[in-house]
Amino acid sequence: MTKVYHAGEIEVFALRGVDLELYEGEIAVLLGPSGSGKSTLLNIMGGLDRATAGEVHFRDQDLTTFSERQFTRFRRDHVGFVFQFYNLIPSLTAWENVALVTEISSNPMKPEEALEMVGLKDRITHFPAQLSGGEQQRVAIARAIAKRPEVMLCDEPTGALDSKTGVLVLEALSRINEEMKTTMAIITHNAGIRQIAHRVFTFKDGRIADVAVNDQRARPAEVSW
Ligand SMILES: Nc1ncnc2c1ncn2[C@@H]1O[C@H](COP(=O)(O)OP(=O)(O)OP(=O)(O)O)[C@@H](O)[C@H]1O
Repeated sequence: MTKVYHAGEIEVFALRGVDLELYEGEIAVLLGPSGSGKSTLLNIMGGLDRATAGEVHFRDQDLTTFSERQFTRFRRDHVGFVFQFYNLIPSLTAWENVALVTEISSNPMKPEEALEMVGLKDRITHFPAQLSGGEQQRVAIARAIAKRPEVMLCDEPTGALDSKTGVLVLEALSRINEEMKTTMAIITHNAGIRQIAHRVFTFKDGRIADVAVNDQRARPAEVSW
């Protein structure tokens, strides 16, 4: 799959022929320098952007043929997104931020159940401003999992957090992967996080330069950066 952005006269080759398959239930960590194409790939896999050429499949569905409406449906039904910044609504409590999603999903968890999965059962009535950065990110993760997505796409989920707080976020993701069998792709600049992955993809100049399989995976608590 390739992706070319057009900025005026200039063509930017963000992805120059990437072939990648995520296995059901795995954690894939995506590493690589700034500008190597990681976010572009994640956005295309999640139905937020379109490839310029090539194919993108989710199970038996071909995303390349999707209309905007089908993209919206696909994202709503199958994909949970987590970004570096939490994008919570400040005037809503943790419970209400998660409930926004459960109200439009077909088979959602209860908001309190999703918040319990990420260790925030006793914070459900708090507003974002009353929560630490790591807690806010865990609310964002609860919001992403509440619709029971098969795939979670996380773009630098610990990027704004210190190592100790980031570990709590990784523990929440790891628990979701184990208990809900959610397939995960995690972009990170914290190379230590590679140890929790089943497979590690290293990007360079819009290509996958290396794929490594972890025979021995570390628990999030054993990771630091
Ligand atoms: N909307 C856009 N328009 C034009 N160029 C873009 C656009 N989005 C990304 N690019 C370019 O595509 C290339 C890949 O960007 P991408 O964000 O995928 O890299 P990345 O590996 O995720 O980087 P980072 O680690 O800094 O987030 C970069 O050269 C970037 O400048």
